Amino acid sequence: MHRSLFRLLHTMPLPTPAPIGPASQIRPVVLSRIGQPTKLVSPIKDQNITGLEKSKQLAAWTAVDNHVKPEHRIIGIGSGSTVPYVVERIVQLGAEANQARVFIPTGFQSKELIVSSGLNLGDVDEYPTIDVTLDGADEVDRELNCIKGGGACHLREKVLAEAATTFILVADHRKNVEFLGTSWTPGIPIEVVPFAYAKVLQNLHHILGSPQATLRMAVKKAGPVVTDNGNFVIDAPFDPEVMKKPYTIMAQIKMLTGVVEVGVFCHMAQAAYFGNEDGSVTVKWRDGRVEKVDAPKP
Ligand SMILES: O=C(CO)[C@H](O)[C@H](O)COP(=O)(O)O
Repeated sequence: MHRSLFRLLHTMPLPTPAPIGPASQIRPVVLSRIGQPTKLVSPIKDQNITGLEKSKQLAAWTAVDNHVKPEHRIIGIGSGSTVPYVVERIVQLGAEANQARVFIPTGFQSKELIVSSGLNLGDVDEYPTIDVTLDGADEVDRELNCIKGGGACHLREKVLAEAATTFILVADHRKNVEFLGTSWTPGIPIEVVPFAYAKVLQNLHHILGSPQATLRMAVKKAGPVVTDNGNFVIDAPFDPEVMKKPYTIMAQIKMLTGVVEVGVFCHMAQAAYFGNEDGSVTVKWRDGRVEKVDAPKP
């Protein structure tokens, strides 16, 4: 190195390091906000939505109206394109109703949603018991088993579903099916540890009978989709007869070494809400009841 440059570098004052304080100072954003009313902002800007977006909104609003109770303090927020309507309805409850609540995200997208709406952010490692989690789904069958992971968030989504006293699904009418694999054709999303993906694929092809299983590739990035947890995702389609026993195939996939989580959720949801084209909402309950209810009031 040139001698004058060397001298210059060594005589420059060093920047003062940021003070490292106790935990309460390290996470001020979350802790200082709780209990103080802040200005809430709706994540939905367009007030004139139609078609599928309207169906998603109907489902989300009805689910919030029925399942987010005044006494609920810890609320799980799922991922996908339906969940912003969940947050929209929660924001409509007002700053006072939400000031003492903490919202737990299932990934990067929902974390951004919570923070940008002005809601209090927490994490499931701080709050392993959640009052209610509301999440989207790629398909829901007649027993409320569902496929999730279209957005590659199903590991965290399953943790939040399991942590929740009440787990509620929200979706548009396309997701309401008799058996899984009917309209969702890419297959079961499987999160895998990157170095094990080729072995898991081989086992899916040759042992579990999914010859079309493939590594999910990114759209605006060269190479595979990388999850919020740094893992890869495989999509594995199975024959309709196999999909009629979702718990069995879920357990078999989970047993493959290298698999982190499987996007089949069995017997976890209490209810699933589907927005219909006619403006009504179909509700499927865990006990097998199916009802059609009117659209929620604006
Ligand atoms: O499981 C998910 C992400 O991993 C989503 O909840 C699922 O893909 C549904 O998304 P959308 O509401 O956009 O249909």
